[in-house]
Amino acid sequence: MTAVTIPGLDQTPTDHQDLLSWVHEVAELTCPDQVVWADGSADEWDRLTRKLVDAGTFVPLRKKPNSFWAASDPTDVARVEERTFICSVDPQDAGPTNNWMDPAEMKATMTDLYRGSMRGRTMYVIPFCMGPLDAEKPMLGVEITDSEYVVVSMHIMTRMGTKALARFGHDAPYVKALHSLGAPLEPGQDDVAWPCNETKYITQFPEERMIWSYGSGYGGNALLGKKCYSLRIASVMARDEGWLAEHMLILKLTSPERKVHYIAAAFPSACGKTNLAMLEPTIPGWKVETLGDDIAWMRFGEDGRLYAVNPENGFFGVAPGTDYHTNPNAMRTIEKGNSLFTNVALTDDGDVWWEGMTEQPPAHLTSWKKRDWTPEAGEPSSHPNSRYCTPIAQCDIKAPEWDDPQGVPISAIFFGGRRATTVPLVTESRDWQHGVFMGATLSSETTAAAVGQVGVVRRDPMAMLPFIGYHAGDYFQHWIDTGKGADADKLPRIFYVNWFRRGEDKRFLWPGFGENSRVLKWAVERIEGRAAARETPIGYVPTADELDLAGLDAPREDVEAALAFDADEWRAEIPMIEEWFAKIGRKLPTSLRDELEALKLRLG
Ligand SMILES: Nc1nc2c(ncn2[C@@H]2O[C@H](COP(=O)(O)OP(=O)(O)OP(=O)(O)O)[C@@H](O)[C@H]2O)c(=O)[nH]1
Ligand SMILES: O=C([O-])CC(=O)C(=O)O
Ligand SMILES: [Mn+2]
Repeated sequence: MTAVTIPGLDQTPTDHQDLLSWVHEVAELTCPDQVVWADGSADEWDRLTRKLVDAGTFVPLRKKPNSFWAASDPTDVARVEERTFICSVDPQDAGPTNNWMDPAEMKATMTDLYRGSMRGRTMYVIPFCMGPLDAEKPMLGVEITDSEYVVVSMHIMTRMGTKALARFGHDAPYVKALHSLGAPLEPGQDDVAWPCNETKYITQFPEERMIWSYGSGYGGNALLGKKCYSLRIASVMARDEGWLAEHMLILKLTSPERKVHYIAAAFPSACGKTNLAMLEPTIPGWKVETLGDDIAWMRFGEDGRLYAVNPENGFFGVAPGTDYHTNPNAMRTIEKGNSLFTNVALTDDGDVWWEGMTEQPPAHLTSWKKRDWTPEAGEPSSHPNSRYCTPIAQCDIKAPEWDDPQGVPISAIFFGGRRATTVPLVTESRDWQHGVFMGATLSSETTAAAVGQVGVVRRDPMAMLPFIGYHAGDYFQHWIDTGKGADADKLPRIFYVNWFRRGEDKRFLWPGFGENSRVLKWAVERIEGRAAARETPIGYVPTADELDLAGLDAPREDVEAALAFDADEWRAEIPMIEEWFAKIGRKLPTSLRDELEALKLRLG
């Protein structure tokens, strides 16, 4: 069949001919030393983590079982939005918020880059499934990669290997996801601890349901089941098939009366999804359990309600700021081991540390830059976008139904951003369309999760700006249509939250974290018709009296300031929303233009 002989290429662990021929095609292009089909076994984990330790990529942690520390190349630390492309056939379909290139041109460019790019390395074929394996129609993918770090990360983040391959049959549809570090090794050439390439491309071909990634080893750029498949490609599938693929956590909230509500919440990267998903309520009798911390796929069930499934199998969480006060459940999850830590600091006794983990930093650390670090260093020991990667299965507060292919019926959707001003702690939308307007105009200060300036306010619609795989105007229309086709009583109620409002002295006005349970409580009591609110031009906002503040350790003035609706601040917001809507252009749904006009009228 082929002129080249590459060890391992003649394996046929599946009779899925399309997959076998794609594997051949990629191997012939990228010229790896060998081809290995990932099976997902513990033995494979041991073999690959040992290989990564030998290569200097991983340092085993003495203080956490089966866990490893990695430091990336200092230039490969976050998602690269400038290098991310939606290569739809028609440029109109990528819209004004995505980079676009002609698919044929992009394929030519990237094919040149892939030619021989795996030389001296192993090419791994990773069959995986996003969402439960026993789903009626499993959401399959195959990632081909030359990175062992990617394979072991995929062990945690996805259902993969033999058990996923078993669901391919001989012709199941799957997403082709090709990844290369772009760091071939010549014979005799020494490898580096974190191979990558200065040239990076994160490319989605939406019509073909295909992903090509090149040059980066960082999570969001390299673990292609995550943002590339479960958001960019899946959002296109969702548009075509009538469901929603969203950048949302999923949590289960149980009241003291044992009433259960499931809540999904979209906050931009590094704006609090993981923390809310694992929250420990400070109000007595309330309980939160976790189903997911980053992505939700939502489809209507036969009963007309919207059901959410988390496509992931692990948490890829922001490390700095995570401690036993802010997120004890994340701490307990990683404490059990079987976890990877990237770009945090390494302690002298073989554990990890990051800013915010303890009040006093250790006297000496190895920083993420692999340098000696002391508290006098004058720079953080960990990169602000350093991450832990850990299995959901070992989270003590995972909801028992987290792996149920049916998903869970969503009562409320929260949109939230990081805004120092203007946006109150919580606002309930008037109805679905108004809620979609809130989501479509969501704004947030940029964070370290993407390369670029931090702290700049930008519109981040539904927290999906970097992840909508098609035209943002069509995406808004899809959200509007989702509500139109449904029974209004059964739709989730939509709320807008902001944990990050600041006082004049720049302090956060709201203590956040576990105290956010007070906002969750108010929201579900609104849904049940049991809580009061005042109507403002932007929606329903509680007064301090209408929130349960019993036992809250925060000045009442601060809470009032966090809840304040300030008409002047909102009038100042209008031109920014208009500019944003102008950018969306003629595909902006008229219903959202109407919402804006109505808001302007209410603001006077
Ligand atoms: N002030 C305040 N900060 C918070 C709160 N919740 C989370 N944070 C901060 O938000 C940052 C990251 O939050 P995460 O929960 O990890 O972010 P995420 O939304 O899961 O992000 P991605 O994984 O990048 O999609 C950390 O700096 C946290 O300390 C809160 O309620 N109040
Ligand atoms: O994708 C990543 O690398 C991490 C993440 O959740 C985000 O940036 O939103
Ligand atoms: Mn995310």
